[in-house]
Amino acid sequence: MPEPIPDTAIAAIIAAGHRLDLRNWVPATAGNFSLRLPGGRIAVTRSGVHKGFLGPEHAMVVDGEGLPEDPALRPSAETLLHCGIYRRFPEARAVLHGHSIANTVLSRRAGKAIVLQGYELLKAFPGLPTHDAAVSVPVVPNDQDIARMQRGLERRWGAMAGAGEAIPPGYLIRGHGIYVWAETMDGALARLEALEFMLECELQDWKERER
Ligand SMILES: CSC[C@@H](O)[C@@H](O)C(=O)COP(=O)(O)O
Ligand SMILES: [Zn+2]
Repeated sequence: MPEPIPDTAIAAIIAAGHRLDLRNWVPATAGNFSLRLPGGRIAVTRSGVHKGFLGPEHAMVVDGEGLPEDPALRPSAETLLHCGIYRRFPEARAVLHGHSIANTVLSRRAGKAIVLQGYELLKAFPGLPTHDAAVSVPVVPNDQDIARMQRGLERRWGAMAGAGEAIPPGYLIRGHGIYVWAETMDGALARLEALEFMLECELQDWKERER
């Protein structure tokens, strides 16, 4: 009999859903969330549920390859992206994915990255004690083949690391949404809010320039 998901993990996933829904960052059934559990297990949201109305029954456990402990349950369609983050970044223990208007619009018009520069909120990122910095958030192509998208991300992270570039704890999928991770769910929520705030600023600046 597999171990149940700890109540604290379930509560954190449900609370994340409420918070993102309040901001309109998980419209329809968009978004998915996960937490790394001890023993290589991952608690992830089930596929196709509205993230603003999550209950304890909407979280389930997969292994590091995305295989469900209970084969009768269908994990998020994007589970392999969560697994890829946990595999590559050992410090990551919480992953959030949302679809905001700002991240969708900006990712459609951006090149290979969106550079955020000079914002006080950059300090929400690890190792940045000042606004006087730039963070280059990768933008990757959308793909309904999630395993292929994950392989592309791995190539991109490998190239960034090879070039001595810092890999920020987040990326955008073009025309789709954002992924963010941190050591805790609260940390991931703070990072997501900081990123979304800066993207909203970028969107407003762009609209001003287009006028
Ligand atoms: C409402 S369509 C959005 C989905 O295709 C997907 O991008 C998404 O974010 C949610 O998928 P899910 O399988 O519920 O985790
Ligand atoms: Zn999505």
